[in-house]
Amino acid sequence: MAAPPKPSGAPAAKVTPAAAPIDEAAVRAVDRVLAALRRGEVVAIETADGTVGAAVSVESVTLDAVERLKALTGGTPRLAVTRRRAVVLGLAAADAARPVSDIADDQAPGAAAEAFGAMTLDRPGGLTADQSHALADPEQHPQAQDALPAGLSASEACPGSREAAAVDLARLARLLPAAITADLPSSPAISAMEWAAKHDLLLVRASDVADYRVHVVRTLRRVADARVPLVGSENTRIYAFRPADGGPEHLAIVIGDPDPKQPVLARLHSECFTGDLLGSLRCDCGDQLRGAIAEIARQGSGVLLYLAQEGRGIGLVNKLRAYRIQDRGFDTVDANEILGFEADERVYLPAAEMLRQLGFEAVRLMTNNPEKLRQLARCGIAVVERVAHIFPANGHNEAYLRTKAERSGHMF
Ligand SMILES: Nc1nc2c(ncn2[C@@H]2O[C@H](COP(=O)(O)OP(=O)(O)OP(=O)(O)O)[C@@H](O)[C@H]2O)c(=O)[nH]1
Ligand SMILES: [Zn+2]
Repeated sequence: MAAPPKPSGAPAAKVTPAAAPIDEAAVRAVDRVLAALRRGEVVAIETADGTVGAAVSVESVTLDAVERLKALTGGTPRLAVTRRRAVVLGLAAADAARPVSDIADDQAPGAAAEAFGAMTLDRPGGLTADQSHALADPEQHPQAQDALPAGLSASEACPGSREAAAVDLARLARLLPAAITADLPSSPAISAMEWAAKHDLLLVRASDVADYRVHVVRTLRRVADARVPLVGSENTRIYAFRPADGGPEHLAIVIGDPDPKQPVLARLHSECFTGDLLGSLRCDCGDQLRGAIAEIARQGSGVLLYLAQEGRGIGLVNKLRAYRIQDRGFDTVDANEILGFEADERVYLPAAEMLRQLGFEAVRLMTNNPEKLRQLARCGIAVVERVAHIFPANGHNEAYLRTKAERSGHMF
């Protein structure tokens, strides 16, 4: 079996779960705001300097929402997008964005916002709802970069800023990663909390948004398990692990009785509703899922982690948007980036945490993806061997598999 490729560059820094206790109130505040943004509501964001402003996701922005932002704050509406989207619009340099997978390296809470990188787009008099849609939504205006509004300017949205927090909230809410924000021109005589309460807005601190992802991915609680005989693998138990934010559970499918003292045969499988459940021919996930269960059973024992990271972490709705962009001739990497996402937004701390809680410290990893090998090792799990996990193309997924090989380094 192939030995894992040596990770390129500096030796991987090990990441161990943060000792920092979870700030329950902060997680709760972020959760509430995520739900409000998904409902299309305006929310309030306070920054470390105590100033407060309002934001609404670009998916929900309407003429009324922009008028409400103006009326509430007295400020002019600006658009906050990811650096990746700004690059697509020709408004930022590509080399400045840090790959998302570096998040796991950074012990400092708040790394998430910095790793993603956000930009503020503005013009004299502010941006209208239509202009914001056209700039942020590739469906609205496929060639937005050719028709930028006059007077448009782009500036760095520093980590901890309202704009960086608004973009990260949209991303966490699995919406298009962009938001309209507006600041109060001067600090109100009342506190941010009083201002938000006065206008019946849910309030969140930008610092809590930055810390949220780092905290939540690190705290999983095993909540249930059951014996579930599978076709071809009757000695199987499924364990469910719930993250601190109460979000979707990740699952561990333990086949046979793997010995924790030996490197366990393991598959990290990211959820793919279309491939895993519907038998989509656009990817190889369904084959990889069923193939992993069969191979682990054939070898006697092992574990398949089924990770709630649909669409390489961008969610099913955004993956469908990415498919529509691919139908216009772009590949799976470009499609993510045109939406404003990184090519791959997954983090592997949940997988490492589940393996540790199940007693496994070393794995023989079934994957073709060098990034998975690298990231799992960085999260403190010893990857002693790579086990190739290749399935034949099916007449529909050649381009997808070719892109993964040519642009994401997959070893086929
Ligand atoms: N954004 C996006 N996600 C996709 C696309 N096709 C498949 N996916 C997602 O990609 C992920 C595939 O994950 P895996 O098969 O576990 O891993 P991998 O990165 O392909 O590497 P392997 O371990 O070698 O399989 C799933 O979350 C799918 O939903 C696509 O075109 N766009
Ligand atoms: Zn898939």
